[in-house]
Amino acid sequence: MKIFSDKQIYEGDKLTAKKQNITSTELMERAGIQIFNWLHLRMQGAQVPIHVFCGIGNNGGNGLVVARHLINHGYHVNTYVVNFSDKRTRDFLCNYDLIKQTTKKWPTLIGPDDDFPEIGPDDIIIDAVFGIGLNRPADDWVVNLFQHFKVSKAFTLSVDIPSGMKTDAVPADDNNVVWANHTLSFQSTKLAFFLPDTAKFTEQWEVLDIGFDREYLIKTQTAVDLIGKQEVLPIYKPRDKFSHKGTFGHALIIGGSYGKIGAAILASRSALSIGAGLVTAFVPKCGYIPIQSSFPEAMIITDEQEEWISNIQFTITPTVIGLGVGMGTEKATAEALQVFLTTNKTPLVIDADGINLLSKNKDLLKLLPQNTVLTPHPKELERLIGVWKDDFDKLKKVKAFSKKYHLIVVIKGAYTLTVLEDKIYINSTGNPGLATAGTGDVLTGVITGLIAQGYDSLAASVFGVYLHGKSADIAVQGLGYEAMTATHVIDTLGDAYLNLFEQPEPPKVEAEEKEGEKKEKKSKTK
Ligand SMILES: NC(=O)C1=CN([C@@H]2O[C@H](COP(=O)(O)OP(=O)(O)OC[C@H]3O[C@@H](n4cnc5c(N)ncnc54)[C@H](OP(=O)(O)O)[C@@H]3O)[C@@H](O)[C@H]2O)[C@@H](O)CC1
Ligand SMILES: [K+]
Repeated sequence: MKIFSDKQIYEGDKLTAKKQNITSTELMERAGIQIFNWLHLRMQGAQVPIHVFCGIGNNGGNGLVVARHLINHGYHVNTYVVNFSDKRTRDFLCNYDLIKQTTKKWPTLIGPDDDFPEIGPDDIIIDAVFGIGLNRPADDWVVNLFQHFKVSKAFTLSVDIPSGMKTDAVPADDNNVVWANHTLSFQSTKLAFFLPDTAKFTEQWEVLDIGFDREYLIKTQTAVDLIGKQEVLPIYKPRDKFSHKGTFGHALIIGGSYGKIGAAILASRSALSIGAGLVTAFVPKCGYIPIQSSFPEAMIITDEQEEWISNIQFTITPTVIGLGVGMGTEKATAEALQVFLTTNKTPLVIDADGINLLSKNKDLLKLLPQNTVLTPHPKELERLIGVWKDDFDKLKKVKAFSKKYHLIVVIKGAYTLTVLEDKIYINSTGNPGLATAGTGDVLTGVITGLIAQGYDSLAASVFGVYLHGKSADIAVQGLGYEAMTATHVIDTLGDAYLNLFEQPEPPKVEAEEKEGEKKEKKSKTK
């Protein structure tokens, strides 16, 4: 799913009205009806007090449309206009008149000196105070109103975006924003819903399709994409009947040290399970027996040192190298990495201590082949790019870093983000069960194994992160978050692939009808 910027939403809004030959007021009606339908479907006429708080812009206009339809359907509605400015928009004013025509009185105006209305904990708040037009901090009294919402404990439904929240910045104070239970976002979700600093402002979100011009939606390139099944399906490369193991490349995993050979095993097993034709592990001598005995499919090259890697030399010709898992940061290993990078031309995926060694000697970054994939967790990222002020600053720094060195950065987190220059891909799979030892090694193996079989580094990163998360989502179903381990995530990688082609289950009624038809046919043929 494309995530449009505010500017693109305004552009799409204008273009849609023009191409569909409708007024912006009609588009506002369409958007408002979508929200009304969402509520009506769930509330079925229940007489719960609904407090609709509208600003004076188009977000407020959306709120007025919802309020009018709720009133027309017999709901118990209180409509307020939060009068923070005189600059009411045209479409707001249109709907302001329409609601007056419906109720025969104007909505209640709330200004800086007015008392706020009483809101019960079982009431519903519709928050249409500010939308994406917020361009400065809200006045103190408006912030106090937001606090009033929060203290009431009423279910809060935000229109488009929680009021006070920006799509591209972290608020100076958490209290400046409405804390929503649910947000109904128009046409596209928002990057801020996926970043730890700002995701907390809405417990859940949903996108409402307000019928933007299809051509605009298809043709417009966005700086951020949300990656789900629809986005990865076109990436998948079906296998040719006459293919053989050589077709799917040779992945070399370089890593492991005394006490951390498991990391190399996890990455190597993942590379093979995701479909690499051949996998070789390059490990210190102490890794030979554990790998041979636990993972017979792998080939092994050992370093001359017993406990750490000291000299990265091999005679094989790998398609791709995954480097760094469990590797340690011994001086000899750092030197070996430097020597290796000066001559290496093979595509790389670098994780863990591989990243830590690069952070200690940033000159090495220039030696990395173009589109090398780095997969840092937050602490490793900080060592690499320095501290950041907030999540948006982090993204700015990662983009600059990616551009400077021509690298792909996979920022691991609740929503893993893959960054290549100015483009961000947000992954939608995965769960808190992944916060366990070794899952990062599995991801390294997965991305390496995908590059081995011919996926380019960007496709392998985006697809790999998706499959890794999906595999965890499948594994966790039988285990729960606590018991799931990295090995379980490897074991269900095949199911993650199969899931790509699973049809959604038909609605139950339809399935039962079909079953009934089958039985009827059978009895007729008897
Ligand atoms: N066709 C449709 O129906 C569609 C409707 N959409 C809906 O429109 C919404 C955007 O509407 P919007 O541009 O009118 O801005 P909105 O957020 O309502 O703010 C109103 C105005 O307030 C002002 N202002 C800003 N900050 C302020 C502050 N701190 N304190 C005081 N004033 C402040 C600022 O004006 P200024 O004073 O700067 O001139 C701003 O313009 C969007 O979120 C969605 O709900 C779209 O999704 C597309 C389809
Ligand atoms: K809002």
